[in-house]
Amino acid sequence: MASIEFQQVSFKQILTNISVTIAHGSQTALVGSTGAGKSTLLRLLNRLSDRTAGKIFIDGKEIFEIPVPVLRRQIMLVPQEVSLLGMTVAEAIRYPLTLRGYPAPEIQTRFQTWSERLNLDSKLMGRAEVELSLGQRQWVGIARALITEPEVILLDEPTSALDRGLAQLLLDTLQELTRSPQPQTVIMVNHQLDQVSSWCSHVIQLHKGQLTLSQTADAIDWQNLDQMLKQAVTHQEDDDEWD
Ligand SMILES: Nc1ncnc2c1ncn2[C@@H]1O[C@H](COP(=O)(O)OP(=O)(O)OP(=O)(O)O)[C@@H](O)[C@H]1O
Repeated sequence: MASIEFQQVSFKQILTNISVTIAHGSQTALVGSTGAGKSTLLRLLNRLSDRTAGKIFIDGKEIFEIPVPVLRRQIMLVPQEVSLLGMTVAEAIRYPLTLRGYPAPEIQTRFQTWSERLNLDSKLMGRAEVELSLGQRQWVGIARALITEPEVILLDEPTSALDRGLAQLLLDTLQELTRSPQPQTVIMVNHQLDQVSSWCSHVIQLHKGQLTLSQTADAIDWQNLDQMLKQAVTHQEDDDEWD
């Protein structure tokens, strides 16, 4: 279980004065137009980038006080572009557990559990990265994160290359994780409001590096949010400074 709090966080010129709290076990959709700073916000949480001002707390503990390897076990990020680091699919999925020194039988048990849960095709297991479609690679990245059963899962546009069936399986699986006896906290960047509206419990919107919305899902006017996001794209196209 982990709650997250950003207190007046800035990063270079990219994020400005972000203050927001994310409850443990919540499903947060992070929305905003291209270049708004969504990926950067996720990267600050597992310290792929370090904030330049403010504080970030996980369960009340400032993240700079947590050793980076410990933090990255607690918080797993599935990036937009997944790399298998030269491994086969099976090796890549097992890798985070191997790295942490899990005993072989436990690795095998978790591997089987998650392969079944995510409907991973056994024919893919021996393949290298170049032999996978974009969506297959994305799915392997998701499996590699979920197998570690982290307290916080960050997903950066995880459904962008997935077909409808897999996208729904992912949303359902994430929902199960947040409703389990030890709920995991999920933050997902997703541009498809039709997917997130029925899934999330909380919505955060960024626009040009600023927090423009933080609300529970049941208080969201989805049509209005859709309009706001479309307008943000139009204004951005008109904005010379942004180019
Ligand atoms: N480490 C960095 N140093 C300088 N600029 C950066 C850095 N990381 C990202 N940027 C810039 O910050 C801005 C926000 O990028 P970010 O990837 O966070 O946006 P995003 O909302 O995730 O966009 P998208 O929806 O296109 O993925 C962009 O203009 C990007 O070029």
